[in-house]
Amino acid sequence: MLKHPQQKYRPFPPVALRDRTWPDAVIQRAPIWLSTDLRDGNQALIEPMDAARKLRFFELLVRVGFKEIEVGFPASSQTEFDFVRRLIDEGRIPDDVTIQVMTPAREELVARTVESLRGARRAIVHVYNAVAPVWREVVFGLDVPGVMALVRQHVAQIRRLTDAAPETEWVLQYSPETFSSAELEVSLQACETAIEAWGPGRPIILNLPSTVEGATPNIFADQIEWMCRRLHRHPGAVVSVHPHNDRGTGVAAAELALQAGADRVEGCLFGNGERTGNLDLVNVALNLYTQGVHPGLDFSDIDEVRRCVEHCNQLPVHPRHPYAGDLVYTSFSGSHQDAIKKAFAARREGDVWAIPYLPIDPKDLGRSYDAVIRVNSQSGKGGIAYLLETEYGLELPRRLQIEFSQVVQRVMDEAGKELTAADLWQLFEAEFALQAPAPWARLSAQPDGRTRVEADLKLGAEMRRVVGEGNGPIDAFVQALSAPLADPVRVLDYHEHAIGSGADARAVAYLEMRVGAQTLHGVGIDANIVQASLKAVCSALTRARATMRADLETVR
Ligand SMILES: CC(=O)SCCNC(=O)CCNC(=O)[C@H](O)C(C)(C)COP(=O)(O)OP(=O)(O)OC[C@H]1O[C@@H](n2cnc3c(N)ncnc32)[C@H](O)[C@@H]1OP(=O)(O)O
Ligand SMILES: CC(C)C(=O)C(=O)O
Repeated sequence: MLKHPQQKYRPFPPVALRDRTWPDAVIQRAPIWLSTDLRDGNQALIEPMDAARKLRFFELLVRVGFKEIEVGFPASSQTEFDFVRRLIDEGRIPDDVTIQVMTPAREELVARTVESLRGARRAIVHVYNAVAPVWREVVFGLDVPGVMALVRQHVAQIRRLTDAAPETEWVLQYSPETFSSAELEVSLQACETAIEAWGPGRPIILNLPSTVEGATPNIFADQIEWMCRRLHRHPGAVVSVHPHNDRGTGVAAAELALQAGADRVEGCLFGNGERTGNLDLVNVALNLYTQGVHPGLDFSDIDEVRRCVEHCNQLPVHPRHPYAGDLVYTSFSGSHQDAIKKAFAARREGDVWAIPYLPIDPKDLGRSYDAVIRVNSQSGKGGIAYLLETEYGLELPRRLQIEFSQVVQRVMDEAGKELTAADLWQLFEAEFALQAPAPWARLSAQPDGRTRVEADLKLGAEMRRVVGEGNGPIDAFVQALSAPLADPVRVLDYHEHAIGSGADARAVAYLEMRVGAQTLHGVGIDANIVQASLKAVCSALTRARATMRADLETVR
């Protein structure tokens, strides 16, 4: 890289628009959308789509709700021409959908393009020519009057050809290609030349592309507001934008352009297109949706849309792609997981969406909450507890969450990889000896209302029958075990709840216990709540064994 990049690169000049209004504008309705996946997207593919892929993509766009679809560049190849014909001849274009096709301003190509549309109910003929200085001078070798003559000549040609086919409702789209790097006066003159040649008052779309995005989105917004003030004076004129994404701000540029008065947005699904792509229409649409404005496009099954687009484009959508990527609704980091878990717990039916770190409810896009939290070495107790609760119905008390997360962390440090909900369950089951059989214990109610317990303890090689009395089964059981163990055993806290329902319901008991100098939890799961509690006592003692003075082997 250069030490002094200013010797090679020039900053984009700002627009003199001191009374700009777009910064205070709020987008309150969806724009007209045009998908150019089958044209601008297609022309950027390593292998352009064949007819089958194009048709599949077209049908997807119709299902999603696009009313304007650029279906190709019919003069470029027979395949493209035939595709347009097929849509028309086979009656595949719904009545409320208008197809658009593109042509350069060249006589034979314009003629072929209009020919491709014969018999269409309604069609947009899109003609373009570059207007910025480098293109004028280097690519076309034309001065400004020469550029205007090109526009006038080819728009007039389109008018003649389309007037001869009155069975179709015709709309002209004119794009001053390279608009964003051209002088605004030249772009305006080109647009007004097109309006004049097409016939004032006839339906026309003036499409303003940032063919190569070269400035910050606020500059694009200024350019669009400047143009809208002038173009909206022409009856029937629709102002459209076509942002590319060279600086990575195509979406922002489109949004500010809408604030600046644009009526229509062109782009591709998931941002396919030349170089860094076209504007991502899904992104802009769903940004609107999260502000409470329905975009008029339906992404209720975003994964199906993504699969279809990946298949047709033969390009993957990045796992972090806004709204659609595999990982965009997933949190790995502990503090994010904690906040999400708490917010889900606090959420009530009908609340507005206010879940931290999730700008949209994944369910609105057909995604589940399954992937919202995934556990790796960056995770904490909240994430672990969330997975055990959502997948296995365990509502771990807070201090148990802390204790178990340390167990998980140790395993994670060794393995260094993600643990699934099933992995966590296995670890939980092993740590709390959940598979161990229920202890043998004979319980009897005493005349004074207390409970008496007899149980068998195996201390080293020796079996011992122990007896205890207490306020209830847990208390009695703990009393029975305490004396031979030499370490004082106390119950500090107790929680229980049901998992499952009906005949399959089971009880889970969580006991926090003090065993000698150690405080730790035991967990028991059983169809019977008393058995679950006794199992939880045994679970805690089993875990405490290593630090106990007596050589406890089992409680049976
Ligand atoms: C911003 C955009 O996305 S524009 C992208 C347009 N899409 C495509 O180019 C894909 C389809 N294109 C094609 O199939 C071909 O390029 C064609 C059929 C359009 C033209 O093919 P060719 O005649 O072989 O020309 P080529 O591809 O080299 O294009 C360059 C010529 O077109 C001219 N040209 C470029 N844009 C335009 C335009 N908008 N209007 C008129 N002429 C144009 C160039 O000045 C150059 O002319 P020259 O040969 O006299 O110097
Ligand atoms: C011709 C226009 C609309 C275009 O594709 C572009 O400039 O990027």
